[in-house]
Amino acid sequence: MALVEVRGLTKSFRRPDKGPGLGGSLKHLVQRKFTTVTAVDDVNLSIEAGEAVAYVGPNGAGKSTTVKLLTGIIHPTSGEVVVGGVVPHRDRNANARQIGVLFGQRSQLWWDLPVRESLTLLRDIYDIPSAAYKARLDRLDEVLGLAELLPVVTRKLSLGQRMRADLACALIHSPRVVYLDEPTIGLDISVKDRVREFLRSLKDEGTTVMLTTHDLGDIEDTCERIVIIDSGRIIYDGGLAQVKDEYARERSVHLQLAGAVTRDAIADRLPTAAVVAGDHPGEFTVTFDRFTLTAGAVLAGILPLAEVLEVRIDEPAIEDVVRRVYAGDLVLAEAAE
Ligand SMILES: Nc1ncnc2c1ncn2[C@@H]1O[C@H](COP(=O)(O)OP(=O)(O)OP(=O)(O)O)[C@@H](O)[C@H]1O
Repeated sequence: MALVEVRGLTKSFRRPDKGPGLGGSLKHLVQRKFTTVTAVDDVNLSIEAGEAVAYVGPNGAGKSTTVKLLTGIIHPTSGEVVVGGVVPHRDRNANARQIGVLFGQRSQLWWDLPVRESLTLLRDIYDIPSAAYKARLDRLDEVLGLAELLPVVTRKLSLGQRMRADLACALIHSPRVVYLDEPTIGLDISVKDRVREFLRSLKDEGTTVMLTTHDLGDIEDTCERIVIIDSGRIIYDGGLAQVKDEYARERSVHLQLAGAVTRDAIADRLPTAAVVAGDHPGEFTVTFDRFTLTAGAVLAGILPLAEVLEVRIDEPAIEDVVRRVYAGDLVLAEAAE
């Protein structure tokens, strides 16, 4: 059995069906009507120990509800969840010892206490032996720069510092599985990079990671697998590299050319590509669909016009694929069974 095993998982919520305004609320008091929302609909998912899985989908797709079911915070309407042999909603304590959770929009730090105190409380809650606790703090300091945050009261932390401290809280007990829901939300580029680097180190240490994010840059270097959920149903479950290889159509070639060549001259030779001039003379970016053109053909088209001094080809981005899936322009072939 996989470390995380989910079978036929369904969660429905009953939502009050109120009309608009105060009138609607009053009417609801007399004539109670409800709508059932199926947030998670017959989901099957197996995550092996050591895997890093991106769990993505548009707003309201059912991601957070899935994570809440996996952590045992809520009970399923039907179906099964087993994490490391534990049914999370039946034994939340046993489950809490083996999992780490971060909800990026909320904090598990005690607001009026220094970060160190929050961590000490967690040490006591999880009953972590002193030596193991110290070793873990040292490791978290190495990857998150934790030491400078320890004496600071939570409410005085910046958002980026708070996220680093929250990640430490989620991982202080060395959990086997971590669920990270939007770990880089609201962070500036430099802190985001630091958190992403940390996610890579988690993966390298063999921690099983389920990462939920709208910022697909988070998953590029961390996750080897992508699961896409839409309207509560899994619509794709497969390798990230494979998806990019098969479906990421857009490629960009950045060029530095010698001599006075114009954008229009290049565009004339490459009618199916988009050509954009850069800020400096001779700089151009050519973007094309790799199913109609190749980087070689782009260069061959340009060489008669000018000498090519520098070439850089952008890696295909998962954003390109997922954006088209969300927009309904693309159906991925290898849907989950
Ligand atoms: N406690 C609840 N009561 C009623 N409806 C709920 C509840 N929790 C979630 N839902 C509904 O279930 C659906 C899935 O919500 P969920 O929060 O899991 O989506 P999500 O993919 O995490 O979205 P986002 O990316 O916006 O965070 C939505 O339609 C939401 O309104």
